[in-house]
Amino acid sequence: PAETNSTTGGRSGALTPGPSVGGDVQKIDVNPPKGTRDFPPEDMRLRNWLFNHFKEVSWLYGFEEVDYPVLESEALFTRKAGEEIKDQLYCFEDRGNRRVALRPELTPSLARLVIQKGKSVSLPIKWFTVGQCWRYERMTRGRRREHYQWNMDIIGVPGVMAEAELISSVVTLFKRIGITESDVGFKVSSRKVLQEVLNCYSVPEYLFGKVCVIIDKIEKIPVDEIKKELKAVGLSQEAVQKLLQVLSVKSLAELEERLGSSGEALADLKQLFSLAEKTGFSKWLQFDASVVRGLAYYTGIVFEGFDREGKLRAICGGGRYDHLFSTFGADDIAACGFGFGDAVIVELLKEKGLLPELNLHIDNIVCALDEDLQGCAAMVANILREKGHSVELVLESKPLKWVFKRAARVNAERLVLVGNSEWQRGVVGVKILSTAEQYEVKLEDLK
Ligand SMILES: Nc1ccc(Br)nc1
Repeated sequence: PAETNSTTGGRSGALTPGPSVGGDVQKIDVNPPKGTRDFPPEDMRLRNWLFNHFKEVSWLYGFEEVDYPVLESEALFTRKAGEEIKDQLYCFEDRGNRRVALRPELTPSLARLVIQKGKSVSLPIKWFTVGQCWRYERMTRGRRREHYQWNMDIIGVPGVMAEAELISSVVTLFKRIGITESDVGFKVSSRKVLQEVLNCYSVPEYLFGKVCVIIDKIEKIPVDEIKKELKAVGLSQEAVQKLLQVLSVKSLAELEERLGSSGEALADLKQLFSLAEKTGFSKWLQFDASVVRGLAYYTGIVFEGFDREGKLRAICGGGRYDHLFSTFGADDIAACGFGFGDAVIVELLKEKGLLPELNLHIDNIVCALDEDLQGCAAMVANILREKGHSVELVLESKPLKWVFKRAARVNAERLVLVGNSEWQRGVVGVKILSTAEQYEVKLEDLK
């Protein structure tokens, strides 16, 4: 079925608008464009709950929030490495004949802004964003064309302390929303493993990204197809065999046997697992040589969050990308980061029964009992609002039955009634809706 809204499920039926005026108005489709979602209030509450956790964790780790245009120059994303993200670019020519694209990811925008800022920003740069990302996929697969991604990136730190900090921040997020290490884990590897194998076979540097993108498909397409694509980019039969063998390595000890003890890949991974041990999140990590991730620009540690029941797609993913900046014509700078989408995590929370109960709540509903007291009711609402109390002000003359129904609908705590005789005595009526307790309060004592 077509991908449905991630939280309420199902595409809303198109309401049939009333008779069109003048007879020539075309009835609009009230659904959002294919592959996109509306966020009606109940979905927006869940989204805000999740995004607030993203942002609070980012602040806990000392990251600063940044943002970029959803629309970017297409040139940011036209890497020639056979990536799916490139094949599905939501790109077009604008009215100024410029090639532009709805961003499919946030990292190139980050690199653009870091380059733009140049020496005016001190290192390390620690930025985070929660932003909508797009892809244009033929609806044959009926998948979504947009999602929101939380990104955290550390620029200017070459050591794996940076990757440890990033993984630690995602662990913190998981803990905050009730996910434990028995629910999810992180598969961790390093692209330097592949680099070291390719170096043994003198595979030129420029092929590295392409090879990684092909290998990332190892669980998605038949291995013979992988072999065919690797040979097509110029790898020898032996190099292909060796690459596929090293991907099935099951431990760092075995990795050391295969690659020797002096390589950077092993050193980085050992250090990362040691830091995880010291920091207290090693139970969340497992070495998995088959993890390469599908973005061409990763160069070192790569990781992905996965659900241990194996029902869902990757929850998040990231890694080191030390050579992205030079692909934009700037000096390279050490960099690592991750992306964390807003959809799979909600599916996981549903699976685990961890979706939070997020009801609308209003402190007060204020109602005038007579038409000519509307202004007084608005004054009462203002007094309460200035003291920081939320108020649903009844804006039209309504029967009390309607007011009580509305109070229940907005989950109001208190009903404040403005009546003639009470107003003459300088008081208003207050009713606590959960207990039916009621009393009068002087205007000046309202709180
Ligand atoms: N890159 C990307 C963009 C949008 C969606 Br939905 N998935 C992946």
